[in-house]
Order: sequence, then C-alpha cells, then structure tokens
Amino acid sequence: MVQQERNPGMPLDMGIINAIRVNKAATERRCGELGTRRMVTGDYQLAWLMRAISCMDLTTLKGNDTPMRVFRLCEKAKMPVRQDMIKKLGKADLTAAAVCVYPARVKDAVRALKGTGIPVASVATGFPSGQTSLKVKLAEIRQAVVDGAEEIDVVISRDKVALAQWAELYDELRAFREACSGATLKVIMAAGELPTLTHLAKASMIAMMAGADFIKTSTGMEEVNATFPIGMTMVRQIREYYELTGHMVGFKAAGGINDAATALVWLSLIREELGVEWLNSNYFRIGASSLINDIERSLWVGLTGMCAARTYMPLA
Ligand SMILES: O=C[C@H](O)COP(=O)(O)O
Repeated sequence: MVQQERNPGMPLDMGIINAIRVNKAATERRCGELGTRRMVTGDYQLAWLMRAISCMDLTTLKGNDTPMRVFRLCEKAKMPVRQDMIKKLGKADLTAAAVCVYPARVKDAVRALKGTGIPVASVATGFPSGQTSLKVKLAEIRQAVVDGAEEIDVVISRDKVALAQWAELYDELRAFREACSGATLKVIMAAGELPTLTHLAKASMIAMMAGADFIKTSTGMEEVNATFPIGMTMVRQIREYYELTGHMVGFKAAGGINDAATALVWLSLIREELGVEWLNSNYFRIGASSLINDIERSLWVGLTGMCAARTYMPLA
C-alpha cells in the first residue's frame, strides 16, 4: 500500500484534551469480546501469523546485551522462520519489521543488518524510566540517529502526566520529534504507570499532536504492560486523531506478548478498531523479545499438523 505523508502533528488543542474521557468498564467489556468471535483459522491463520512476524520489532533490551547477542537477533530478523517452512508457506521471503536495541548497541545492529532494508530501532530518552534531564534525552536521540537508527522509541515523562502538565508534555515530545529529524518517532506511553485510562488517552492524543509516528503501549518493564484495555484506549485515540486530521498514526503493542494466540488477538483488535489499512508494518508493530519462537512453532503445527520436537525447534 502507498504510505501516507508522515504525521506532522498540530498545535496543542486543550479543548480536545479536556474533553477526553474513557469509560473503563465499557472498555474492559469490549476487550472481553476480543478473541471470542471471528477469529481466523486454517490457512488464514498461517497468513496472519506471517503478518504478525512482518510487523514485529524483534527486541533485546538487557543489561548484558553484547554485540554477539545483537548479531544473532539480527540474523533471526533476516530469517525469522526456517527457509524450508517459508517455501512451504508460499512466501518468497519474510523478515521482521525492525530490530530494537539499547543506544549502545545501535552500531552493532546497523552493521549486522546492512543491505537488508531492515531498520534499527533504538530506545532512548532514559529508557525505561525517563528519569533524566531533557538535555541528556535529546543528546541520546541525536546520537542514536547519528549511529544509524532509523526509528527511535522514546519514553514519556510519567510525572508530567500524573501532574496533568499537558503543555510541558507536548513541548517535550515536540523537542523529541525535532531531535529525531528524519527518523521515525515512536512514543512509549508506559501505560501501566499512568493513573487511569483517561490519563493514557489524553497523553496518547498529545503525543500525536506533537508529531508521533507511532504510539506504543509499554517499555516491557512496567508491572503492567500491553493489556487489551490499554491497547483499545490507545487505538481509539488513533482513530479520533485520524478523523480530526486525516493522518494515520501507527500503534505498537509491546511488553509481555510472548505467544502466537495473543499476537493474533492484537491483530484482530487492530482490524476491528482501525481497519485493515493499519495491518502492515507502516502502522502496526508488536515489540517482543520472546514471541518469535512460539509463532514459528505455531506455523510448524499449521503446516504439518504435528508438534515440533524440542530438538527440532528450540522452545525459546
Ligand atoms: O519494546 C519492546 C519490549 O521491551 C519487549 O518486551 P518483552 O521483553 O516483554 O517482549
């Protein structure tokens, strides 16, 4: 599909922000319906699992990440599923959407992915807590871009949300967007650390007004990460923003997504709430450090009707 013009953002409109309210009970009720009807099966399921892979930011965010671990992850991003399976699935090739690493590992990933067209995403701005100065946050973004990251996953200042400092939040995100220059800006809401779904919805709208290309649920390190009520709240703001401006903003679900069945529910949430136009890597990502193997095993089961032996396909 043709990619739309990048979201340019818009001036902060407090009238819109003040009017945002989320009905938690209704949101949870709606989420309870997900995955219970109209789920894809058979060949369609295989196609959807492949879609999930092509929308995946393969991630490693560990204190003990080394160039070798990043190299191995990049090899997995280039060939996420065994070659013979890809052939059986009737695909010419299949890759992950991006590889996501800490800033110190960007150069390793850029080197490993050279010539593949797979972008490197760097977390930044004092990930995961964001508890550092604006000056340091901006320097971190700029350095990651200089090192070759094409996508920057920034964290919001949760204190600004808790204190309802909406203008300050907008200004900071605007500055992040400028520091990214041409790189894709993904704004992590760290939703599990925000007081309510209404705060999350307001912060999501502000991120889009400030020019976010994607809004992302979580760092993967909060106590509560990518839940469906969190995702539902965010994608509904994406829909509002689209109706307001005509700009499609992407959505990234991240944190604790580690089985194929859950990944499929995320895909159906996007299809039902935003439409199939969003179901590609320009507008939808799943950030995950341990999902790919379960999807690979599910593809195997779908292709052969048998479970893969531990020795044939690693469990993790
Ligand atoms: O951005 C991606 C997340 O950090 C991944 O979280 P996970 O390790 O729970 O899959």
